[in-house]
Amino acid sequence: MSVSILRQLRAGLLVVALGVLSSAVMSCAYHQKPSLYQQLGEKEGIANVVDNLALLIASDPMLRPRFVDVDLFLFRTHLIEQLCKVSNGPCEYTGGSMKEVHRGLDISDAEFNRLVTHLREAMTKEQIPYVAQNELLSKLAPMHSDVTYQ
Ligand code: HEM
Repeated sequence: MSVSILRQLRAGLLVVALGVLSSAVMSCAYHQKPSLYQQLGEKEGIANVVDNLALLIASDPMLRPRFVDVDLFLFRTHLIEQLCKVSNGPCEYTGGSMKEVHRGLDISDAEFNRLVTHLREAMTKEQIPYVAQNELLSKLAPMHSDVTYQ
């Protein structure tokens, strides 16, 4: 085989290898894991979760009395913003700090756990994957000390 044919073969192999490599990189980009915000269904999915949660709270004798005098429209708006922000969505949270907002309410661990159970159910209803549910809840868990016994 002449040197020039060998060179052409080598060049051809290089082109094929680069093609395989670039398609592997492209397919990786296409199969990137969706972000938590995307898995929550973005703004619309989060709004649905918050609406489901509000219904569950409203039908729960343990939690309902807590929200009797609350401006539910504002609560909804702020909770949507907050869940959007903690899941790294494109939102600003315009509500008060968790410590300020829950100060004086003396919320117990049992109430906190009940709300978390409802939030999980609210997400399950929206068919949010279990792993994404855990990811969101793990971002809210550190708020426990600001929300309870304040
Ligand atoms: C991780 C758990 C919780 C999160 C992330 C959370 C988040 C929020 C947010 C974003 C607001 C609205 C803040 C504002 O409007 O400035 C709020 C208000 C409120 N939350 Fe929570 N909350 C949690 C747990 C609880 C629990 C367990 C209770 C009671 C059982 C509760 C009772 C209230 C009440 C009564 C308000 C209205 C306060 C007011 O407007 O004066 N929260 N919460």
